[in-house]
Amino acid sequence: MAPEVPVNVFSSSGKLSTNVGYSKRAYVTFLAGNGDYVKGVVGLAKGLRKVTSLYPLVVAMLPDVPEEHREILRSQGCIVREIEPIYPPENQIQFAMAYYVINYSKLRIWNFEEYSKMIYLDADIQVYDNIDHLFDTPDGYFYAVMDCFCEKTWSHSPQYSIGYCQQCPDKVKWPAEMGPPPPLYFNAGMFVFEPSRLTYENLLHTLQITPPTPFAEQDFLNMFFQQMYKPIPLVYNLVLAMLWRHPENVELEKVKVVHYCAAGSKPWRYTGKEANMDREDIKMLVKKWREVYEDECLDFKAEEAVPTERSSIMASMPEPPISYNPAPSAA
Ligand SMILES: O=c1ccn([C@@H]2O[C@H](COP(=O)(O)OP(=O)(O)O)[C@@H](O)[C@H]2O)c(=O)[nH]1
Ligand SMILES: OC[C@H]1O[C@H](O[C@@H]2[C@@H](O)[C@H](O)[C@@H](O)[C@H](O)[C@@H]2O)[C@H](O)[C@@H](O)[C@H]1O
Repeated sequence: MAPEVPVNVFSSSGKLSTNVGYSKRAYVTFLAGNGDYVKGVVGLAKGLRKVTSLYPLVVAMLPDVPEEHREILRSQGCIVREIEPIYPPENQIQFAMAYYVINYSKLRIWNFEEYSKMIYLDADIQVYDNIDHLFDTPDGYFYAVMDCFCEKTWSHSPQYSIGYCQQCPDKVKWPAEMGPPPPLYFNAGMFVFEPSRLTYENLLHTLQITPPTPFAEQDFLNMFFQQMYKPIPLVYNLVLAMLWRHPENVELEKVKVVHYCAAGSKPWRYTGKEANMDREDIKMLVKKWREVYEDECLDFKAEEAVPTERSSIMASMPEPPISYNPAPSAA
């Protein structure tokens, strides 16, 4: 099993620790463009409702989200908050994969200081069990699930080149001659954080003096919160690739949150023909998504969706120097 630091949200008495004093809490996601990521946000809203979460879902959205989509989300009880895009240093943007540059805008959520604690979830995530208890994690840390380095999207990294992955650090050990192993690295599709104006300003200032890197805001957040990062169990953000890269670390029946982030895996466009994707456990996870999504006969019908269009709001950005397949391959 991967090294897991259990989240101790229970007091010594074994009772769920209660958060003393008032604290405004909410889930938050990020939406850009007029493609069908909005269907993912609808699925997220319905999923949180289905697991009877106590907290609302805030949608931080770029100006290019059409009013029709905003109305759909309001009708799903979402709190719609328009944000401005964040452009990393113009002269260095080429070092980030163009596919991910849009995600720097996620950093605006640190400015939602009317909330004391928030749980960020990508729109391609689905919640199948109540995870409200994560709001009771001790303040002062950044909680997220460890990522995996084995997908082709990591081919730019030394980890990938030597076959090292933090999910199985003993399988291919980090060679001493390469110095200390990389610090634990989280997937930025789901995390527990505390909005704060000071942190927000620090993030934006640091971003302006930090050269962009392939995984854009995910790399940046890992660098920024390295000292505060606390890994939480994989059940809180099952990145699909874990099913074929580290099945020994996955206890599917215990998974609470699924992250459909592999090429073609977005359930609202899942065709079942993806290489490596046509597995019974993937089919079951997509069926679970559709049960949540369509149980209230929404106007959207998953099978009518067209492949997700990415927001073009950063279209002016130059392509990265490395030839990069914009749809991360699961191969
Ligand atoms: O055109 C876009 C691109 C990204 N996103 C949002 O940014 C998140 C992260 O992007 P993506 O899903 O591509 O990253 P992945 O999780 O697949 O690596 C998505 O889940 C959406 O919430 C969006 O709304 N529109
Ligand atoms: O902008 C960088 C993105 O980085 C992460 O996605 C990646 C990461 O999980 C890799 O490990 C996978 O190989 C890859 O497929 C996947 O897209 C976050 O989920 C997403 O929200 C966003 O921050």
